[in-house]
Order: sequence, then structure tokens, then C-alpha cells
Amino acid sequence: MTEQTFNYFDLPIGESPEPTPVSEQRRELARELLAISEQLVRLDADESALADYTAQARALREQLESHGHRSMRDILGRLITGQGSRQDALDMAEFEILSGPASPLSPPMTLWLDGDTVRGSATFGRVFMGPPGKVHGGVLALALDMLMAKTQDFVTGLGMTGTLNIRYLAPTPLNTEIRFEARLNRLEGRKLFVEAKVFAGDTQTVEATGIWVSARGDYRLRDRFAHLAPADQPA
Ligand SMILES: CCCCCCCCCCCCCC(=O)SCCNC(=O)CCNC(=O)[C@H](O)C(C)(C)COP(=O)(O)OP(=O)(O)OC[C@H]1O[C@@H](n2cnc3c(N)ncnc32)[C@H](O)[C@@H]1OP(=O)(O)O
Repeated sequence: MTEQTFNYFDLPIGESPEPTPVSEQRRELARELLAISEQLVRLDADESALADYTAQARALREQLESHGHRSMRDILGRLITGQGSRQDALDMAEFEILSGPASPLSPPMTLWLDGDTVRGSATFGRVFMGPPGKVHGGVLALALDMLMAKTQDFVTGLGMTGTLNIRYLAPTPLNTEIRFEARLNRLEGRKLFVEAKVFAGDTQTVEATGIWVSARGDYRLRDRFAHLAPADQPA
């Protein structure tokens, strides 16, 4: 059986392919590292215990350093020509900050398409704290950036965040499932106009608008999302 190949421009944003055995293990390691970070916050241990933990952490880091890293240039080279392996696609997606399941900097936040809406969900622990007991506003900005970028799944073209406007309406609690949703407002040449909301239970805590700018060429709706074009705008 021939192996499935992956193209960079067809990878869904913020979602990873089925994990390989290596990726399953990377994810478990990331979960342990995040759990360790959670434990470190206000850890009530004495100086000698902390020195011992530091030595153990240093030894682990030195072991990890002995492995090196898969080359980003080679991975991107294969993916951009549509010849990426599943592991290449995983290497790109599963370390995304906040949403990548193999990143120790991720709750993780999960992202998916639900019809014409991008949805997200995350539970932020104490490492993500801003005000006491609440999620840091900058973390929410990052979460919105990831979420809103995923509206590019509706279009051909890929670009970067140009503008992100955020209004914090109410504090967002830690250790609570937080829900996110984003919608495409309109396309204008190389620009994609997006809006988003954040909810804790029934309370909307944040609203946002943003503009994504395509790296090259105009954004176009993918065929299956052509209905998202306003009546006066061609798909
Ligand atoms: C091969 C791989 C490609 C990969 C691609 C990305 C992968 C993503 C990876 C994941 C990333 C994760 C997320 C991240 O972390 S993304 C990282 C955070 N974002 C950035 O670093 C972006 C930095 N800015 C730039 O690189 C340039 O300024 C960009 C590329 C944005 C535009 O510079 P460029 O010279 O190309 O554009 P232009 O001047 O010809 O203008 C074109 C049109 O756009 C309008 N405009 C311009 N700027 C803005 C703005 N800031 N807001 C709103 N609109 C803007 C402009 O008025 C004009 O409109 P119009 O007059 O035609 O109506």
C-alpha cells in the first residue's frame, strides 16, 4: 500500500493528522512536562528538594539534547511540493503553541470546523494565569489568533495575522472549559475579515475582530464554502 502524502497548503489549521507511535509518545511527554509546570506554580518545597528536582530536570534536558531535531527546511520542502509524510505533517501541526497536542505550552486547545463556524475549546490551568484565578489576557489573544487563523480553512491562500482587535468583556476563569467560536465576515483581495467570541459557561468574556493577509495572491473561497460569499461578492 502506498503511503499517504501531505501538502502544506491543504493541512487544516490547528488540527493534526492521526498520530504515529512516535507522536503518541511525544504527546505523553508534553502532557508530563505541562503537568510538571503546573506543579511548579507556588510549589511549597524546600531549597534542598528544589535543588534535587533541578538536577533531575537538567539530566533529562541533557538526554533530550543528544537526539537533535528533524530539519524544518527538509520537512517544509517536502510538504510544499505535496510530498510530505504523515510524520512531516505532524511535525508542523502538533507543536503549535496552545493547540498542538505535543507542545508542553498547550492545554491543549482543540479546534475544529462546525459547518460555517470555527469552534475551539480549552481548559487553562494555573500556568496560564493573569489576574488571580483568571486566564491571562495575552493567552486569550494567542488563543484567538489560533482560532481565527483557522477561518483560512474556508479559503485557498494562507497568510499571517495582520490586525487583531480584542475587547475583554469579563474575566475568563481558570480550570473551566472555555469555548471559542469564529466566523468569516468577508474577503477583500488578499484580506480576510474575521470575528470571534469567547465564552465561559453562558457568559461571553471576550469579543474580537481581525484581518488576515494572504502571503501571495487573493484569498478565494473553497468550492464547498462558496455559499459564505455575500450575495454581492463573487466566490
Ligand atoms: C510558503 C509558506 C507561506 C506561509 C504563510 C504563513 C503561514 C502562517 C503560519 C502561522 C502563523 C501564526 C500566526 C502568527 O503568529 S502571524 C505573525 C504575526 N503577524 C506578522 O508578523 C505579520 C507582520 N506583517 C507583515 O508581514 C506584513 O505587514 C503583511 C504580510 C501583513 C502585509 O504586508 P504586504 O507587504 O504583503 O502587504 P501590502 O502592504 O502589500 O498590503 C496588502 C493589503 O493588506 C493590507 N494590510 C497590510 N498590512 C495589514 C495589516 N497589518 N492589517 C490589516 N491589513 C493590512 C493593505 O492595506 C493592503 O490592502 P489593500 O490596500 O490592497 O486593500
